[in-house]
Amino acid sequence: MTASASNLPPVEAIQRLLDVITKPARLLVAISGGSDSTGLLVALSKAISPGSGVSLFAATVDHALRPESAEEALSVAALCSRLGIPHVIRRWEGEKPEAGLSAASREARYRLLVEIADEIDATAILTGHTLDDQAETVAMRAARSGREDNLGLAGMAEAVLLERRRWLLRPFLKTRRADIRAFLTNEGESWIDDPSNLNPHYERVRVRGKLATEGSFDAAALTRAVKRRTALSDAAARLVHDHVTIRLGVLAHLAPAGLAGDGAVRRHALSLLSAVLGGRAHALRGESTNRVMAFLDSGRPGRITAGRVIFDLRRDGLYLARENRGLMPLVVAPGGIAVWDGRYRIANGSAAEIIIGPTAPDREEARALFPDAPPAIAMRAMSVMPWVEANSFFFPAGSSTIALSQPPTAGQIHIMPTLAPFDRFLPQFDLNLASEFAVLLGCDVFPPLPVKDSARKS
Ligand SMILES: Nc1ncnc2c1ncn2[C@@H]1O[C@H](COP(=O)(O)OP(=O)(O)OP(=O)(O)O)[C@@H](O)[C@H]1O
Repeated sequence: MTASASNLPPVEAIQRLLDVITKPARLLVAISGGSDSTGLLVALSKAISPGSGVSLFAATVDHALRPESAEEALSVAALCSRLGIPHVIRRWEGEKPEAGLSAASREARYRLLVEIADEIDATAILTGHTLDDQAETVAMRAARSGREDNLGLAGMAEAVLLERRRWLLRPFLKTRRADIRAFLTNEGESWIDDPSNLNPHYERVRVRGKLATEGSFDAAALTRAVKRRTALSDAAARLVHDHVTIRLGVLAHLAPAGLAGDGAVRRHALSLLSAVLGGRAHALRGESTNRVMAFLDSGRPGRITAGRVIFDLRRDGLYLARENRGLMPLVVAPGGIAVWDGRYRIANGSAAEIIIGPTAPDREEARALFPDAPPAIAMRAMSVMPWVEANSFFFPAGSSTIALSQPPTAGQIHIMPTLAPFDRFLPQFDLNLASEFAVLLGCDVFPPLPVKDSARKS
């Protein structure tokens, strides 16, 4: 990787963060003990003075995958205590899958970090991802992606909203690992070398080796990709704002004016809108989106199904709703929380077991619920709404909080729509678009990015 003007030395990167973060700030540093996160913590602790309005906390996740991991976490605890920074260790207790172990440990790590951030009410979680990590990510996505728009080339976002409530920031994303190590050496600090960072079993490790020997990383291309990605998503947000309505959380309508204009923007908006309506964590895949776009471009009324969503093109616009298949009932124990069909989070605050499943459609009711839609579409939409059964007491559930009017047991049942593609992980690039969906579905609004002047208007 060649050096570039966009490389930020560690001390400068931290100063930039401290200049823009909203204060007072409690920063939760996710520290593995590796060079990058150790550099992050040490640089922050040096830069923060009493009275600056910024306080530091640190957390280490013990993935319990290697025998020495508990001891390593303790050595991080010792560093934090020397620096006077409160530190917690959380152990990943869950089952460890054989396949997809890296992804599962990342999921578990983020879940535990969000838990800790909730406990201390952190302004943001900080990680030590570097420009080297970014280059690897871009290289892996470039090799893998078959999508012609290749949005992955924008790499990791500098800010990501986790579980819809805690911002994670990556202040070292423009900083080289070698510079962080030089900084630590200069400070007389050491770090832990994780042996799995050398294990060629991992794709990232192989890509790292390749970049080190032959690669030069094009920082300008990355900047362009980030701009393109953000502009596309913001244009999609405007399209949704101006031309999409969603009724009762299940029936979306795209007005004819929204079917004209830039195809790439429409494609991006529809691939994510269908993931939201279909309760799927990922945007509609490339081939499926191609099929939908070809169908729409033909302009002929009709319908097709893709990603569990029916796209129904009529003269008055495009209707989209979850297809009426594979909607399995789900039992939620008293006090339990569960997600039904990837679309609704149900908190059963009652003392009785409840069952959530699809609504049996009724022509008259469907017409009343969706008065502006053609009758067949109204019936289809009604049949994918959630229906709750508690001790043989039935009631239809809309997309809001529902209190049992004659409950068989005391308590409440809360049904909240989810935003499947953004619920766990919302990169800053898609914030405006996700916010439009949140408004249309009646979800809670997202917390603002804890950075001054960050409001990016669509
Ligand atoms: N076990 C962990 N506990 C807390 N945070 C972690 C842990 N593992 C990774 N992180 C955070 O995620 C970032 C990226 O993870 P990655 O696996 O690339 O890092 P690493 O190689 O373990 O260590 P480092 O990035 O500190 O050199 C880290 O910089 C750190 O902020």
